[in-house]
Amino acid sequence: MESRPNLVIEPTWQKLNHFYKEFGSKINIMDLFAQDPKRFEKFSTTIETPLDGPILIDYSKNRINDEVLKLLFQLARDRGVESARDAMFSASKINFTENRSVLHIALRNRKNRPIIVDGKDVMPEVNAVLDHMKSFCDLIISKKWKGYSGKPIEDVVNIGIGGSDLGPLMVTEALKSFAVGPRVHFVSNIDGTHLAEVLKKVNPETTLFIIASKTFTTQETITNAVSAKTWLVAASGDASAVAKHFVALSTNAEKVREFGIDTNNMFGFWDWVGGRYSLWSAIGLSIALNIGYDNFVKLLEGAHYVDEHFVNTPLEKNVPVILALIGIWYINFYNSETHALLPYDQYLHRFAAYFQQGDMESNGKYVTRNGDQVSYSTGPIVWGEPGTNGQHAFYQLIHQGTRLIPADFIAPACTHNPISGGKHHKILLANFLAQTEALAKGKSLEEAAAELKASGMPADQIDRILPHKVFQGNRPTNSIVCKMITPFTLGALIAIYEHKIFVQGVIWDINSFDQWGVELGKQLAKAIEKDLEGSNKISNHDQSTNGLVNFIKSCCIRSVEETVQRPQTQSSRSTRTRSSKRQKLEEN
Ligand SMILES: O=P(O)(O)OC[C@H]1O[C@@H](O)[C@H](O)[C@@H](O)[C@@H]1O
Repeated sequence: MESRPNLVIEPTWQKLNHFYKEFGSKINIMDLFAQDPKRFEKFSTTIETPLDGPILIDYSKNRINDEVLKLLFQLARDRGVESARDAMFSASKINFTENRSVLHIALRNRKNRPIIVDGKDVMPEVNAVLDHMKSFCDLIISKKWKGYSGKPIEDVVNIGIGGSDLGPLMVTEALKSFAVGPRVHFVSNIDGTHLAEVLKKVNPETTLFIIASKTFTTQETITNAVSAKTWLVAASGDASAVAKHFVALSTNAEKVREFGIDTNNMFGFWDWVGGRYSLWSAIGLSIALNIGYDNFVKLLEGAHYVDEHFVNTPLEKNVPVILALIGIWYINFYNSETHALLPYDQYLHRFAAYFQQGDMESNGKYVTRNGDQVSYSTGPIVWGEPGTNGQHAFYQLIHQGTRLIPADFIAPACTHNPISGGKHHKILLANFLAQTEALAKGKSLEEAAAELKASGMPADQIDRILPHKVFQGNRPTNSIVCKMITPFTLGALIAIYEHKIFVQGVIWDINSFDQWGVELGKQLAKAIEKDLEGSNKISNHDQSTNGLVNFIKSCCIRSVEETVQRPQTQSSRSTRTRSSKRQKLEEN
């Protein structure tokens, strides 16, 4: 994949820029609907899934018309999106800063097409790990796998962070209604509170720890894993219990062995799987254990289905490409800085958090493939919460704030929980539809005035309030509606966004698959960790960091002194009694 010329000198880019300058502020979504009764048919498309119904992608409520789209598709062609896509699928080392192929698509290559990396087909190894996952899931779910005291596994704790946490967490939440196996818990934060709170909920005899780390060197994960191991060994009184309660998901067999996990209990993957694209690999073990291996395969099938769509569909009907280009239009011409993901499905409550890593770690870059600094914006700030909660919190700013916030609304037409005769879901859907309508339509001065008048408000009050009641509208949204959130449709949905991110990265000419920007903080944290030791004042950082470190150290010294001086209070006595009781229970 070659570096491209500067984006802003591309003739198509310049045409888009001229068009934007001339018409950008005049394009009005509702006018466009009025002018074209076929706009919805024209600017929406469906992905027909084989078993789980169609997925509708409606992008008609955007500030786009034929001319804009034509130029955007031309831009995609000029920037080599098709050849970049083919390079990814044929295993070229497109992640050139790490000299790696980018092959999450191989993990879900259900047609088993050979994919050759360094002269070797990766599929036999991919399939072997899947087989290992399948037999392990069978053992755990059928309760044949026993813990150190002979009891089956009831709880699984996934210890990982970033890509080794967010995907499995998001998917197991999204597919909760498909759960057939043990309960799953996730520990990611180095803050001891995270692990401590999960350990309170589980029983060492019946808990399996999955240590998920591509590198097996991530400080948070290894620290949490060591503490979990200490907890288990203390409870079982036998270090050999680790073999029955710990498995590892990693590319680093040596480090797994060093940690004390038998490599027979290791599920491997490869350097060509990016962390934020790894839920399809062994990193998905907690998903497979929770929803069952067959459902995990359906998730892979859904993603594979979209991979085929992405490869085989002309750009004009290609969903990831369309979403990517509309995003480019707003980010680079309208200067919108954020993109909201708003699922109208409680099960998808971690969807935006998942794609914060997916998008921001992929495209949050200012250096092009040939090392120049970009002169245009790249990846947006991705954020969001499930509707309708967001409506009662931050939608005010989307409706009447000063920024343009393009948003994707994601909703299932049918619910897994049709309680009260489906009333909840009807209200939920009505809200989703109403929000996209309100954002596009707005409310004019005249409409607002008529409403206030009809309410019987005196004229002088109307004058005062009127400007606050007006909605400019013309706020863009995409709506993505599937029949139901199933393993297949979720797999498809995730893959749509993955490829959208890829297309944008190609157009911006950045490497979407490395993440050097996270390294500096890690390096500095190691140095600061040492500075936090002892009671001496430090002065080797900038003034602010020195001041913060010294303040923290003084607080710790003070709290140690206070603990020594403080007489034993009622509450500290009872906490101690409680914890010694728990220790006794654990000993028994
Ligand atoms: O799976 P690992 O090696 O523990 O890494 C976890 C995370 O570590 C972070 O530092 C990376 O930015 C993420 O991309 C990655 O997912």
